[in-house]
Amino acid sequence: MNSYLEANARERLAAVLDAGSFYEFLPPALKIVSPHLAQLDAPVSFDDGVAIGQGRLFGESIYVAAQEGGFMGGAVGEVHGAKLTGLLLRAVRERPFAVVLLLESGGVRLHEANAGLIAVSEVMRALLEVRAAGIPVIVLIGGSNGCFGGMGIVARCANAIVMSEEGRLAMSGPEVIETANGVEEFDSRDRALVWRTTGGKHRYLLGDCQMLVADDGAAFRQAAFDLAQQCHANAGGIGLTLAALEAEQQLLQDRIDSFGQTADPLDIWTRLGVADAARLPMLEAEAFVDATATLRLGGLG
Ligand SMILES: CCC(=O)SCCNC(=O)CCNC(=O)[C@H](O)C(C)(C)COP(=O)(O)OP(=O)(O)OC[C@H]1O[C@@H](n2cnc3c(N)ncnc32)[C@H](O)[C@@H]1OP(=O)(O)O
Repeated sequence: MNSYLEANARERLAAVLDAGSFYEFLPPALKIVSPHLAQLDAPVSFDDGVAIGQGRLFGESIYVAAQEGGFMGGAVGEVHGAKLTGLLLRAVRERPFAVVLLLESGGVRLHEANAGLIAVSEVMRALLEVRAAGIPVIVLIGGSNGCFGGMGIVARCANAIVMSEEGRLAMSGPEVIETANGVEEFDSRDRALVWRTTGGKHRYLLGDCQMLVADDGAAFRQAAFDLAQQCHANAGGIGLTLAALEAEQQLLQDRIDSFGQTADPLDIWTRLGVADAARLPMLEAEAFVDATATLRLGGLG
């Protein structure tokens, strides 16, 4: 087993794609760096924290991006965002089998403020154009920084999300919530609570992610392929329809109605019908899915 959590962006690409098939667009040798970080005298990275390109997945041609959590938590600046947007718009033209995004990000790069915000909104728009062109977008989340802020929204714009238990998906980070709303609202030092709330298992049960896998590059690879195939076979289509949006909205409303007063995910799991919810964090991914697959909310995006 190759830990996806412990791998860096390029190691993850190697684990997910067919061996030796990755061809990088705008590689680090071109040294396309953030102009904002340079102005702030902050360290830059020659790929601005994201590798983009094309490769093969079980023989199928795909477009792919991997964010590097080791550089500013994978946060999105102007260049980083422009690389993602360029990849997505090129996919609309070249029509690969799928676009697979290996996301690990603290969201908008705080150093780049408005430029980062605009960049993320452009990524969202481009992602929806890919879907509208009939190309599935699959997101993989299993890095230690999780997928937060604007990139959390980007992830939920995709057709499907694959997570490991170790992956996290949310809008505001734990410390941001605690700072804004107080420790009584959310104690960011309670790591078990943080993972129960934002981690892959909870996201799977709530319908925010469609597949939960072990922390293993090969498991992410297989899941990305299976979900892309399912999207192509899905009679509902890949593009975002009004009916799909309304169903998503209804899912959110139902969640607030059913669980809005609960204080801990354990209470939600119990209300979903999970027997002995406290044992769920201890289960391996496969056993967890066996125990909960019929109880979870949601479907394909
Ligand atoms: C739509 C608008 C937006 O997107 S605004 C941004 C909203 N984002 C958030 O609320 C998440 C902010 N970040 C966090 O909560 C945490 O850093 C997360 C991502 C949960 C990771 O936590 P943890 O595993 O404890 O690592 P850490 O906090 O030490 O972070 C690792 C390094 O990454 C950096 N980082 C993270 N997020 C950003 C960001 N948005 N902009 C710039 N840098 C970011 C951290 O500063 C940290 O850097 P360093 O290693 O201390 O140099």
